Amino acid sequence: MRTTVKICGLRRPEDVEGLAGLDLDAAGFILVPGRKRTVSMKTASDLVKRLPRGIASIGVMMDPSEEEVDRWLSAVSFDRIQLHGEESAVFCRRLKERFHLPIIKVFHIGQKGPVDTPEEYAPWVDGVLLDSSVGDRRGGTGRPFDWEAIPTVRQQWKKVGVPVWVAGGLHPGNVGELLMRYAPDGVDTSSGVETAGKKQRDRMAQFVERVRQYDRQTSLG
Ligand SMILES: O=C(O)c1ccccc1NCC(=O)[C@H](O)[C@H](O)COP(=O)(O)O
Repeated sequence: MRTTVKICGLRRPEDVEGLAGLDLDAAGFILVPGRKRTVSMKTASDLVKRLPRGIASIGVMMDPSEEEVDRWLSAVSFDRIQLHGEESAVFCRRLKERFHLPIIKVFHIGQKGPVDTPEEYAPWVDGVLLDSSVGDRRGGTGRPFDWEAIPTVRQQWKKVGVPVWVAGGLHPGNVGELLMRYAPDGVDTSSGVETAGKKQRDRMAQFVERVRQYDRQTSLG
């Protein structure tokens, strides 16, 4: 089985150039105002145009209004949107019906426990991303959550046919263990492939390669 791999928080032309030749599925751009990896509309538009062919662009937003989503999608050709806040199933439905794009909905583990109503989200979301939160801070924390929570949450979403990706403090040194223990449908990293706040080509390549190595082992086994 092929694991979906996403690298998030790209913000410089050299970050995107560093993806050339990597067997990567998706690249995320932070549209949340005031965060250290936030990109402007112009930068997002330029970077998305430079993405190597075959890598899906994901616009990451947190509790946006429908109008904000409309402004972003009118300016930048994102392939998918990631909702990183408290967006309701009703809101996901409104976005889906209006914009017809795949939606990745993030849930923060440890904050409230499993979502009570995955079946309400299921028709409107194309994937769920489990991430950590540190105090009030969400997204790009560089910290793993308690992985023991994964099987229960994954089972919940599996029942309604929604793939589950895992994020939060992943890096080339721990992603193999995550995959071997919990086999999520996808993995996502940001801080773990940076040094001094900048994406590093070698760390991004190691991350992707570690995942593909796991994929090869499991498809042989
Ligand atoms: O990366 C950010 O700075 C960020 C800020 C605000 C909302 C979301 C953000 N990141 C979204 C992601 O999908 C990250 O890859 C995910 O949170 C994991 O980050 P990390 O723990 O740094 O690997």
